[in-house]
Amino acid sequence: AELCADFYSCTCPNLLPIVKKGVAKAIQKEPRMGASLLRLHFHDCFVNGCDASILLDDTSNFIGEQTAAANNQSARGFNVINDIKASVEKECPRVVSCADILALSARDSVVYLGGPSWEVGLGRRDSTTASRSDANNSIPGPFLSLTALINNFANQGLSVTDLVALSGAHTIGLAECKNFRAHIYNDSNVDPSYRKFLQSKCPRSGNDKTLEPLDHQTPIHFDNLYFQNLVSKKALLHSDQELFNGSSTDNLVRKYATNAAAFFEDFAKGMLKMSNIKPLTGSQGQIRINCGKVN
Ligand code: HEM
Ligand SMILES: [Ca+2]
Ligand SMILES: [Ca+2]
Repeated sequence: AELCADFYSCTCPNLLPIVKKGVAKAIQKEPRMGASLLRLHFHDCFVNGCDASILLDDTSNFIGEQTAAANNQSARGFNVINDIKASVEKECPRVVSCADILALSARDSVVYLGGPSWEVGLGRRDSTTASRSDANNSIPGPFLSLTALINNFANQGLSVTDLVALSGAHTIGLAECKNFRAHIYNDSNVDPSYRKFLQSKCPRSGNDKTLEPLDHQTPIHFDNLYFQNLVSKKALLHSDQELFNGSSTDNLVRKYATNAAAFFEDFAKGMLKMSNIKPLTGSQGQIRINCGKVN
């Protein structure tokens, strides 16, 4: 079945303003939260589709996705989604899925931080399971080559254009030293002064959890400066600089670096595709009452 933008127009007419308000409040409290919510949706959709699987907390007899390599002590924003869900439950009990709330929150975060908007199709339902091994296998890591990144996105039905445009999400948010250390010590394609600065923050050993902005220019503004960074060899992650390293994707990076409107258009299209990956619909799955656990 297809998702539909007015899916809740009768059953929860105030859904969109409730989510928008909850997202705005969370970002006002902590500007990084917009980035964290966007990434949470990505890490949900890449693991068995956008079914809120990532939101299921571990219990004594269940291990979910939150402790998978890419998520462990890194994925964040769970409390924000749980709080928004609680507000939604108050007004429209048991009708709105956590997967839909997460998709809307990602969109509202991007808009709040100055990025493009898109219409989010609704009607996703929530999984009753989660898979740590699927998360470990499906979420791309920062040490991948361009070819591996292209293949990873192709496995989700996403194109090379989607890969480059969606990587522009790294115009906001932060990454830990352990995720960019190899890039700043081993790769040759790093601007010398940027390398020197990063090495002062992230030594060869230790400080694994020290955070640096993915976009060193405007880390809390959704713009196209991430692509300008790639052109000037100032990407934080190896995987980011792979998109501009003398290969087929260089021209698209250059285009986005000079044409913010083109980036916004392709980012919105890519998000729409990503948020439509394998949704549960109809009577599949359930509408979780609490996003952290199955009913
Ligand atoms: C192309 C492959 C991608 C790789 C290899 C990758 C890898 C990473 C890594 C390693 C981090 C830092 C995590 C940490 O140190 O805690 C990160 C952060 C982030 N990623 Fe990606 N990512 C990719 C694509 C995407 C996509 C498609 C999106 C969303 C559409 C996205 C959104 C974000 C955001 C917003 C952050 C910052 C989160 C925060 O500050 O809480 N990434 N990514
Ligand atoms: Ca999922
Ligand atoms: Ca930025």
